[in-house]
Amino acid sequence: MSDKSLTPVPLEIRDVRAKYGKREVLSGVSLQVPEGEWFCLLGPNGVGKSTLLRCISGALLPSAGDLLVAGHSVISEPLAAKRHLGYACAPEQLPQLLTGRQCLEVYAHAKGLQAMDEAVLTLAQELRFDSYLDGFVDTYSLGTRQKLCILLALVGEPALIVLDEAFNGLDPASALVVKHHLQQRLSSKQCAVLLATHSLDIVEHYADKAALLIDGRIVREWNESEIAAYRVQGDSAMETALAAASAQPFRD
Ligand SMILES: Nc1ncnc2c1ncn2[C@@H]1O[C@H](COP(=O)(O)OP(=O)(O)OP(=O)(O)O)[C@@H](O)[C@H]1O
Repeated sequence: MSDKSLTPVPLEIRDVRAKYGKREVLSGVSLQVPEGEWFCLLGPNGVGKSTLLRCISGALLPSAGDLLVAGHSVISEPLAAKRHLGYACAPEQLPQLLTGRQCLEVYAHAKGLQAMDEAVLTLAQELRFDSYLDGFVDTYSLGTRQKLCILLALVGEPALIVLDEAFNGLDPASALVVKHHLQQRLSSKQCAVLLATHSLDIVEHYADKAALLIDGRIVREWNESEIAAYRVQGDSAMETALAAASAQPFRD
């Protein structure tokens, strides 16, 4: 029998600061994403959403603080942390000279799998990606690349799935397939989803929690019942609330 109290939280971010050169972009971000939660990170352009996601992936070393994926520090235990992380890179970061299948095999190998997960192959079929598996990435359309980024993020049943605007470029039917797939994983597997997005439609219909990043800090969080209330209210209620929260002066 598993003891839930011993299961580490998929993501814990502790007072993270990050800079590019001398310019500080993240000024002390803390948040937790527990198992089964779909968490949306919101914020105007250029506030540091992708920067925070890059810190989680280990691509950018924070200047202070720590990030734990399934209880493992991205900074001091990067290999263990990455084994539990599914990070969808940006489509332009995919290796152009590999096929989709080769990319999936590299990720499966990195996750220590003997064979590709059935769930990922099934999703590839549902997304009509299977006919592209043996084509080279540099021949893919934007949406097809985006599908591969999402599939790669799901290899190895990660405890934490991190998606940066991953629905951009997906046709509506494919986007729906991915949303339902993520919901299924969240309800049946031990994982959490962190999505950076500008799509309030996704927040209203799929998120359990959302947070607004401004000037390098989380300035507002919305829980499930607040999000549900916006959905029921309709009439762009969340859009209006987000615009109002974004307009506040937050810097000391
Ligand atoms: N490699 C880099 N070198 C220097 N500055 C960078 C770099 N990457 C991002 N920045 C800057 O850091 C800030 C935060 O960028 P980031 O991409 O994290 O924002 P974002 O919230 O994801 O924006 P968007 O919603 O437009 O995607 C921006 O001012 C950006 O210009």
